Amino acid sequence: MTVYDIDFIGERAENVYEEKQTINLNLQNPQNPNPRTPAPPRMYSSSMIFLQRSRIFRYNGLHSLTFLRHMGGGPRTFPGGLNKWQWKRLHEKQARQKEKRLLDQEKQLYQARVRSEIRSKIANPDSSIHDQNVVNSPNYKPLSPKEHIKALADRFMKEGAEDLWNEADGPIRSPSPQQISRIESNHSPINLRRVISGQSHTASTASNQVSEISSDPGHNKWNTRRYSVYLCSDNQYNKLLSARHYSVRTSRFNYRKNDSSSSEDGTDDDEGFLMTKTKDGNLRPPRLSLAGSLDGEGSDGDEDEVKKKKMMTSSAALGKYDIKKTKRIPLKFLEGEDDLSLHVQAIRNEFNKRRMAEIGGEKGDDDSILSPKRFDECNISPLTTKALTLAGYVQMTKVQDATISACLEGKDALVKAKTGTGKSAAFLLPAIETVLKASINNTAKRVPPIFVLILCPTRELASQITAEANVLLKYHDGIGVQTLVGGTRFKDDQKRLETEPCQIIVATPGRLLDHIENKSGFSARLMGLKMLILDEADHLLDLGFRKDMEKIVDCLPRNRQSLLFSATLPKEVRRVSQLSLKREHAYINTVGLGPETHDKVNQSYLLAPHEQHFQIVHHLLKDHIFQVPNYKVIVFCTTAMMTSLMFSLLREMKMNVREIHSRKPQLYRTRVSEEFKEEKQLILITSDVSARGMNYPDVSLVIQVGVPVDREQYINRLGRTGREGKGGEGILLLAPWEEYFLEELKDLPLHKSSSPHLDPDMRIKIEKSMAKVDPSVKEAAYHAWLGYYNSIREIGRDKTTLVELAKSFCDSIGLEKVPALFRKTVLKMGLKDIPGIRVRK
Ligand SMILES: Nc1ncnc2c1ncn2[C@@H]1O[C@H](COP(=O)(O)OP(=O)(O)OP(=O)(O)O)[C@@H](O)[C@H]1O
Repeated sequence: MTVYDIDFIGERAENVYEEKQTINLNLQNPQNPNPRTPAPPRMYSSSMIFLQRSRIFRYNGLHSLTFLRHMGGGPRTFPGGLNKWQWKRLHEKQARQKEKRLLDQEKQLYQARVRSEIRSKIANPDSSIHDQNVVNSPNYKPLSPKEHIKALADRFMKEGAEDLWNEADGPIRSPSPQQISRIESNHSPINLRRVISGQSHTASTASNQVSEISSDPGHNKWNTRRYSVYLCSDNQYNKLLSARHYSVRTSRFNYRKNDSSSSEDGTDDDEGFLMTKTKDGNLRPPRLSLAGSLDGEGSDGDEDEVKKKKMMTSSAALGKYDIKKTKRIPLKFLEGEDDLSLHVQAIRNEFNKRRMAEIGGEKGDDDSILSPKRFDECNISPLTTKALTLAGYVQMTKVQDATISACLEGKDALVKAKTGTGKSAAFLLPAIETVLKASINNTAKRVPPIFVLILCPTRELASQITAEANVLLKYHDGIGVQTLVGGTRFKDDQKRLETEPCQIIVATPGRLLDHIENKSGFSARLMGLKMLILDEADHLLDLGFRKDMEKIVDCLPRNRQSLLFSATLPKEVRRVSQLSLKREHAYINTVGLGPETHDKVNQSYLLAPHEQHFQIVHHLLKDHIFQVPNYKVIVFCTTAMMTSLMFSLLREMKMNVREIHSRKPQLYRTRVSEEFKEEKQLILITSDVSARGMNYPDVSLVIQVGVPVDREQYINRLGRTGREGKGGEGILLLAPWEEYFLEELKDLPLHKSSSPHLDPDMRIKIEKSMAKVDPSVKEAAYHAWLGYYNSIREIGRDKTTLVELAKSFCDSIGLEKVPALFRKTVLKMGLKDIPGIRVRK
């Protein structure tokens, strides 16, 4: 009989062992461990129980496995018939690949920062014009070396930024008594935090350079490090820069006075900046490490010591957050000039952003979504902060600032914030912290628990939240987020749940219930739940989802934290929020008493007969495309089939349109959604599946055709434009008999637009195009139209008028005969015996 040993190794070894593979093993059955009566051969999946001698291991997808095969005590062979040395080389190769991967990740950091700057420039064209003027002005100077160094040091010295240190940092240790006396005899201390915080130091303080990093008791660990910094002039610095004299090392940071601190041209230390001294006594500017660290003395130091340090794992660990325990990697690629300039550019960006925010703050710019607080100032894992920086997030948005600390305290919260203000990150960050905390206490659980459950109303939104979570989890190995939504194979979900890490689930209610009711052990995993999040909470607690939500909440442990987020929270929803919130929850409202829409979004409405709507939409689109070359427009229609009809017509009119609605296959929806995220000069025709949460960047116009289901839907649809504090435009197109709806929007800054002049030739073209649309699409649109307006209280009550209006809609789309309805449908809709209704025979 073949006996298999199972050996857990620290690093993941996916290349060696394919996790999803099912292995046919003639093993002893764990339930029947008697070797005399061997169990019949069985299929063992990777999630099943394996036996190693007398010990049972359970593979839960978080660890990697190596199967070491013993052949009757003979020589040990490794998977794939490898010998020990081949096996070792394989691992070395993997380590190299991993190192390369990490370097690539760091490269992406720079790219992301550049992108973020471009985005911020697009968002603030005025500022980019201003920047351009500044750059072209004769007084323009690039970021001064002093500012530059301050920025780097600022970043590097933040508590918890140890992950940014270079491998050559070595272990933290106290300075020797000799070092201390040398520093103290020569120099009086300088408050480096003051230097970093940008307070100008005068010649006298500068000449009294330098000493300890921090006497702040909150930064004890820094006290053990000493930093050397020399002051010299801009000229000196530039010379050295142009000579490319820098070398990267961050070992000791003994900030010291430069004996020849006066510069060549006689300028004093006021214009000086921080310099380091090489072993041979030459000055050189501090070398930049990838993550903003500074080089100091010791880079040319004792080679043996350096070697010794390299042998050690750096003690600059991340404490409880250091899940990866990866070795630091020499950051060689930074030596390229491009990388350095990118790095400088990224720091400049950061400064500009801060300056912009400060200016915004001074002006009392209420529409700015950013708060002055930065992510590294709040209590989140440094690895997450690193990922946020990579994604271009430095400052928090107002809603993030207002909610993260309350959420981190473990309180239940109901949060209301305007559309596009960063609510997703506001709940994802506490979610990740919850997982990190829970993972520490749950290492030995037999069933891998799900710690965080995020519910949202649509599939696209679930995918978007998952994507954002993955961005934030970039540096958290072993933490996984999975999506459970309809339109995908249930079995595939189950497989993923078994084989891949999933401490966070993002789901739509229907599919989640399927899993709960399937009795496949999913409910058991939910028993470890620590946090429940409802995104678009008002919609989820609405009647459409209420029953599912009640069932789901019943299956969750009571001892959990619940967070509800939405841009709109009508009173009724606040009442039913008790369904999932504790009584003593926090209510955080960042909208205030003003309108829930953004001031920068220009809102208007248009009243026109229904039969003109298609032509008006076409006219509005043409007009907008002419005015905004980089247009991106969303047209919301009342139902899926109306969306399909509008799409078919505009496509016939040769417009660059895409469609998303519930009747489309999920793969198609996902593809179109991704395309619309990436591209410009596109028009998305959609139903309400795109109304909430979808973050399509830079949408310039939202058109809503027909009356929305309620005020909240109007606000959420409009919220697809004007995101991240940008401008946008919204037009609501109503028929005169839909005008009653404006009453619900009376507190919003909506103004009336006059009906556009419609070209008669264009009308003929539209009629011709409409004639080419598949009649089945038109018939379905008629059914949907009738169903939708029948369900609206204000219109559906007077059935005779409703059927008359439906008839005129029928005419406007070129249907000769009113399509027939099933008898059952007619009865259900209360349309029996209403003149104008045709019943199918
Ligand atoms: N701190 C931040 N700094 C910069 N950009 C941010 C920050 N937080 C979020 N964003 C960006 O803001 C945009 C909107 O974020 P998000 O989709 O989370 O908004 P939302 O409030 O959930 O919107 P909705 O109400 O429509 O669901 C996204 O592009 C996101 O990347």
